[in-house]
Order: sequence, then structure tokens, then C-alpha cells
Amino acid sequence: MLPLVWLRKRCQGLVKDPYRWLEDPDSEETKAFVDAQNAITKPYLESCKARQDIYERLKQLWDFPKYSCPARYGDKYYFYKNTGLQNQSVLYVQDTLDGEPRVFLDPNTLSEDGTVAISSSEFSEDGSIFAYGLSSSGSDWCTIHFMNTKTGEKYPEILEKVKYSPITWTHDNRGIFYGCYPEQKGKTDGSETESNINQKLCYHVVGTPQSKDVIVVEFLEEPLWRIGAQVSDCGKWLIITPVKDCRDNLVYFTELKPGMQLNEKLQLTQVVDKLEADYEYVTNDGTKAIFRTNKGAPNYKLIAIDLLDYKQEKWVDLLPEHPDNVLDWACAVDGNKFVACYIEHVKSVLQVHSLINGEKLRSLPLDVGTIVNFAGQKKYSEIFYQFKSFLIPGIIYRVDLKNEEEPQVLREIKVKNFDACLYKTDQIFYTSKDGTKIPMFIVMRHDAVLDGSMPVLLYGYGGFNVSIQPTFGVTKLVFVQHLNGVLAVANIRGGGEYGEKWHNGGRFFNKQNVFDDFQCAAEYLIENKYTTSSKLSILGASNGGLLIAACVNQRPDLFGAAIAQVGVMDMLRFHKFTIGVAWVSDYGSSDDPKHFENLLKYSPLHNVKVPESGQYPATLLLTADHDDRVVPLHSLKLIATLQNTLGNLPQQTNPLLIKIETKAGHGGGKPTMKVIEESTDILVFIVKSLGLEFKL
Ligand SMILES: O=C(NCC(=O)N1CCC[C@H]1C(=O)O)OCc1ccccc1
Repeated sequence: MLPLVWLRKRCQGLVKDPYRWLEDPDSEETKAFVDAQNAITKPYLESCKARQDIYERLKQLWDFPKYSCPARYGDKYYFYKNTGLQNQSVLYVQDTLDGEPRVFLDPNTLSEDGTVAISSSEFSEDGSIFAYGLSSSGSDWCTIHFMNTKTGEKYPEILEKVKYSPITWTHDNRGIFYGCYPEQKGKTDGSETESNINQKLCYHVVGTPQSKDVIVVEFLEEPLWRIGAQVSDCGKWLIITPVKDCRDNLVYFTELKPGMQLNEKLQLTQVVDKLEADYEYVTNDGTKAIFRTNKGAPNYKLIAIDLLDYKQEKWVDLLPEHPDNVLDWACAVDGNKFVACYIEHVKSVLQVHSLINGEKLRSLPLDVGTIVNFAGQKKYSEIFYQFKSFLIPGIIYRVDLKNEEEPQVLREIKVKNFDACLYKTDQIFYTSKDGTKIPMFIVMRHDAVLDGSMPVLLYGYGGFNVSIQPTFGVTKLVFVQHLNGVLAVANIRGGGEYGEKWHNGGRFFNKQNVFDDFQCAAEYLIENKYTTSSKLSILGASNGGLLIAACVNQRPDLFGAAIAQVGVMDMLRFHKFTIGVAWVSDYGSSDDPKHFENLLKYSPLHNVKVPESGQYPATLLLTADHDDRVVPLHSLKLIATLQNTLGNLPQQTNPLLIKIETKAGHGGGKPTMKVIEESTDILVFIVKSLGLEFKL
């Protein structure tokens, strides 16, 4: 037997997996397990006498109008608005910026309980047709629909089996390129766990049935590739950017000649042929295509590639890499400019540059916080951007770049019954186990007394090049305001806060740095008298759920309460379900012996053990039956292991619970009422676990 196969068998032979049966969501045993768990957890969370107060307060604080930036399509403006407690935001249309808004599409009318959400959308080049994806119960699957923007009339066809898909129009307004999985067998409602392979890029002509659609791009020898596609700003080119996991993509292109039928495979020219960096199309200036890339630039930069002479030695830097700040995104505006958004020590910095030579033309001043939303196009000089921070719910600015005017506040979002002046946001840098300085935001009352008595809610994510920047979160503010709490957000490695070096510092064989960074954040908060372990709660979702569960296994003594939402818990098998195989770019795969050992070291499911002294903190796992990003089996297997290993020990008096939501998924598109319910559960669990008093 080959040494590698022998080694794998030996290793895997050592690893028990007694709850493998929980991997079948449709078996009677799994359904009974889910019901039995919910039957314990729901009464536990409902038994909290402060629950109603917490729920009412969350609802009251949530009930403020939320807006997106307005965006121009055709001769109209469109924007999303939620009056406050609507389950889904509504898409409005205006003839002018101060015209009377009219409802354009209200997703709340598409389901009784608000579980149908708009997951993606794109207007045709002339604004005459609106293509939009609808997802149900939080699944990543969506169906694509088409609407005439003048009459509001729906086209008859609905595109099915769409997932991880672009929507990009040919500039003749005739149809769209989109991604689908025609070979997917069985259920495609998000409750299934089957892997997604063999995505195809198709072209759909509006007004025709999907059966007439043609596969225009496929990579038969690469079943794992997801095919990114974008029609260029000028409409002449189709840029194809296949990606295999969660980083590094290739670049192909083809010319879209006027009148092209698009009824056969496209002949692609390959520009980038090595999976070694990210290349994101920004715009093009004639044959000069601009990409945001980290190729030779861990903080990212903009390069120009001449599509007619695309050899690498001919690539030129348009916006060189900044030595410290991360180029987060760029958008072409006003014909010959682009807006660049940087991350500087975790806060957003917004600048306008020349598309001709990249030079900086002006800054757009911001407070300490985040640009959460931007609207601008190469063909318009008017741009909009929305700013948020921990204490600012949203300010939308408008500026017309054709003149030197200062940005004007278009809309300032107000929250009732919350006096932000009572609170402050500090950014501190603490030292992690290996000496690395880690930034952390701390939000609390101005008059807080640091005597170790305050409860803390510590949040982290730590992966996939994702930067956790300041945002306005009602749940966290209720914790600060009504539990006299301290909110701490640790920008641990694995994220993108300091570019590629930060991401690489927390992935593959450096993954333990992420857990060390988070545990050191907790120790910093204790040493500096913000709190004590018994008053310290930790919260994370998805990859952040892995963070929570791994840190609880490694330091059960450090935390008073732990909440892991939709966590990745089985690090030996995650790649076998839905899109899990894409995560090997951060985690590696247990199919590779060197990664097998590394994964086994921190996999939450495989590292539950009885603590030498004391017990595990109060632990709540949250998942949902239609989560097809991180399938619920991860959390089901972990809670079974926790309860079976620790649940009967006399010293384990803290609860070890799970709640499985129905008609819900990974989080995207979740209706407001379900979000408030879940936030109530989280705060109730913290109140009960830390023995806090909720003060209205
Ligand atoms: O899997 C991911 N991204 C990584 C991801 O979602 N992860 C990675 C680990 C668990 C989970 C999380 O942290 O949210 O994206 C798949 C996707 C979705 C939509 C369009 C294109 C591609």
C-alpha cells in the first residue's frame, strides 16, 4: 500500500466519528435529534424573565429607517428602503433625486413570512429591464426573474438551478450571462448537503424559456470552478474570471461583436493562466482593462492590461500598492476618474484618482468608520456613498465630481431612543502570543469605570481575507446600553485588515495564530480591568463560529459564555458538503496528510475534552435548516459531542445547547423578525449565563 494512503488510513483509522449519522438531514434520527435539542433550548431561552424586555427593546431600536445609496439606471434613480421593521427592504424608483419615490419591487409581497429575499440584481444597460435573483429561506440557490422597468410587467421565464452566479447584461439589452448547475440532482432548496460541481456560464435571451439557453463557457476538466463573468463598461468585451476556492482567479476574455448570436461556446483568450493572485475587473479604457490585484502587491494595487497585448511584461501599474493601506475596492466614475477605497488601520479612506495616470485628485473626508455602500458609474459624474460606524447608523453623501463641490449629506439616518453621545469608540492595539500587534475596537459608555465588573461581548471572525470594520449593530448596542456592557471587536489575523500578509498570517498552518489572537484579546480585556472571565462572552459566525468553538476547547477557563453561529466545526469533512471544498484555500484539506494533522489539531469536533479543572463555559450553538453555505451537520455533530463528553460531569453545570432555526439559512436575506428573534436569543443567553440584570 502506498505510504500516503497507508498514512491516511492510519490517521483516519484513529479518528472516531460517532455522530456521522447526523450528516443526513432527512433521516428520521436526525430530525428527532433536532426536535429534541430544540425542545430543551427553546424553553431555556424563553424562561428568561427579561426576555420580553430584551425583545421589545431590540424591536424598538431596530425600528429606524434604513436606506441604500440611490443609483441611476436609465433615466431613473433606484434605492432600497426599509421603514424599520419590514422583513425585507423595498426597492423604490424616482424620476429625480427629490422626486416622489414609488415602490418598484417589494419582496415582502413574495412570501407571508418574509423569507423570500432579493439576493442579486442588475439593470440592463439602458435601464429598461431589471434582472433579479430571489432566494428562499436563506439558501444560496436562487431563481432569476425579469421585469420591464416601465410597465412593471414580469417576463414569463424563471431561471432555475442558479447558484454563485453573476448577472451581467450584453449592452444590446437582449440578455444576461449567468451561472448555473444544470447537472445538480435532487433537492436544490438549500436543505441538501450535496456538493456543487460543474457550474456552467449560460447566456439567456430575455423573453425566451430557459430551455433555449446556451452554455457559452464551461471548463469540463475543472468541476470545482465557479465562473465569474462581467461585460465590460463599454460593452465590447466579456471578462471571464474562474475561481476554484476562495482566493486567486484566472482571467480570460472574448470580444462581444454587435449582433453576435451567443448561441455557441465562446472562444476565450487567456490572459492570466496561473492561480496565484486575485484579479478583479474594475473598468476598461478602450483595450486597456483595469484590474484590482494582489499580484506582487499584498496590499493590492490597480494594473492596466492591454487586451490586445496582454503579456505580463506589458502590464503597467495604474495605482501602485500603498505601503501600509489596503486597496479595498475601486470604481470608475465620471469618464476619466475612479474612486478608490482604502482600509487604513481598519477604517475606510475614500479618494478620487485620475483613470489616465492614477494620480490622486482629491480626498473625500470621513469620520472613523466604514463605507458600507457606494453608487457610481463611469458614465456619470455623480456619486453616492454611505458611511457607518459603531455609533452612527448611516450617513449617505452625494457629490458631483464634475465640479469642485464638497460632498453634501443626502440623508442622515436617525435612531430613536439612543443617545450616541453617551458612548465612545476606542481603537487599541494589544500584543498577541507571537508579539504581533492586533487592533481591537472597544465601545462603551464614556463614564465607564474599569474595575473588572463590566460584562464584555468580544466578537471576531479571522479568515478569508474578510475585514471586520466598524458597523452599526443594534444587538451589540443593546448589550452596551442595557447591560452596562463593553463591546470589543478584535481584528485578528486571517482577515484582510492589513492585506495579504494578515490573511496569510491566519490560514493553513498559521490558523492557530487566529485563535491565539482572540484568546489574547480576552486576556487583554481582563488584564486591563474591563472584565473578568466569568463576565466575558464571545460571539462569532461561520468561520467565526469555528473561532469560538476552537477557543472554547483550548481555553474553557477564559470565557463565561460562548455563542457560535453557523460554525464550521468538522475540519476533517467540511469539504464534502455544498461549497465547503472552496474553503481549502484557508483551511487546507484533510485529504492532504500534512493538512490532516494540522486540521485535527484545532478541529472543534475533534478537540472536546474534559478540562483538568473547572468546566466549559455556557455554550450556545446556532444553525438553521436551509444553511447550504455551512451545513447544519457541523453544529449538530459538535453539540452531540459536547453533551456526550461533558454533559453528565458533575462539575459541568453550565448549559451546552443548540438551537436549529427553520426556514432560515446562513444569514443572508434573513427577514427582520427572524433577525430580532435570533438577537433576542443571543442576549438572553448572555444575560442568563453571566447572571446579568437587564436595565431598561
Ligand atoms: O463559500 C464562500 N465563501 C466562504 C464562506 O462563506 N465561508 C468560509 C467558511 C465558512 C463561510 C463563512 O465564513 O461565512 O463563498 C461561496 C460563494 C458564495 C456566493 C458567491 C460566490 C461564492
